[in-house]
Amino acid sequence: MTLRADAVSWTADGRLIVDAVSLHAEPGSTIGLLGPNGSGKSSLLRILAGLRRPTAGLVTLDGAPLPAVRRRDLARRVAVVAQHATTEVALTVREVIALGRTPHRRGWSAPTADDDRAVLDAAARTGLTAHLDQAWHTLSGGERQRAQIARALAQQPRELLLDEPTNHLDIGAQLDLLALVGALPVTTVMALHDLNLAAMFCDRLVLLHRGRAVAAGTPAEVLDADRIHEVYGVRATVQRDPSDDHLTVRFTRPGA
Ligand SMILES: Nc1ncnc2c1ncn2[C@@H]1O[C@H](COP(=O)(O)OP(=O)(O)OP(=O)(O)O)[C@@H](O)[C@H]1O
Repeated sequence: MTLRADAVSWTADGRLIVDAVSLHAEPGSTIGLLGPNGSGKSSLLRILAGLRRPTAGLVTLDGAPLPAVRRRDLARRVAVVAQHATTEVALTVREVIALGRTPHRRGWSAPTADDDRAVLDAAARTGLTAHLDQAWHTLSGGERQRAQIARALAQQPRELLLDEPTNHLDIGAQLDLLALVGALPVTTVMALHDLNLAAMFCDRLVLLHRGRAVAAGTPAEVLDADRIHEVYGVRATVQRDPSDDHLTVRFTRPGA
């Protein structure tokens, strides 16, 4: 058992943003959260991270309700990369990645050899070794995104929550990042917009529409042409390559 949401709802300004969504993440699996803009993906991720308290329903980590999990334990276990992660202060890439070690360190003690190793390893995995001493604010959009992922990896979490992690990345970097995430021995829940990448890298998908989970299951179960039309308002054909079972979604140009 790992992270689990049971019928969680969240209301803001009198509006139901997340509507009775359940999500069971098997250990080590990669779950993709899909849905149009404003469908509640980021809000659900924040609830799973314990950053927002659901107005109804329950999130548990290994069976323990999130409010009962010690903040420090939660911070060690669950890493979060928000959609527009930024840092206000002037930090180097090394320092940004090292922030991921904070929950593992005691007070103001100096970093240990384990901390340094985790930072170097996270930089190497995300291709940032050559940038370690560069000022974070001078990085390109894609490099910043990778630095935030590296911070999350340095945390050595067991659960990883990513909000559109492929934002700003070129196609090669998107594929590399999703392959890296898929190969990590962690449970990942990530919001994605690209249905083809979701089909390629996620074990299971949850499709949100106006806050509700309208479908959940394997990519083949969730990515259905009629459902895509219903939720996104676009016509598509979904094909399965018999050689590797790979699903591709091909969109029809509007008006065609
Ligand atoms: N704190 C808040 N107060 C009021 N409304 C909010 C709040 N947070 C989110 N919302 C609203 O909830 C809805 C869902 O937002 P959310 O960011 O979860 O969607 P999303 O699926 O992640 O969207 P996107 O794909 O555009 O990032 C939006 O209509 C948003 O305006």
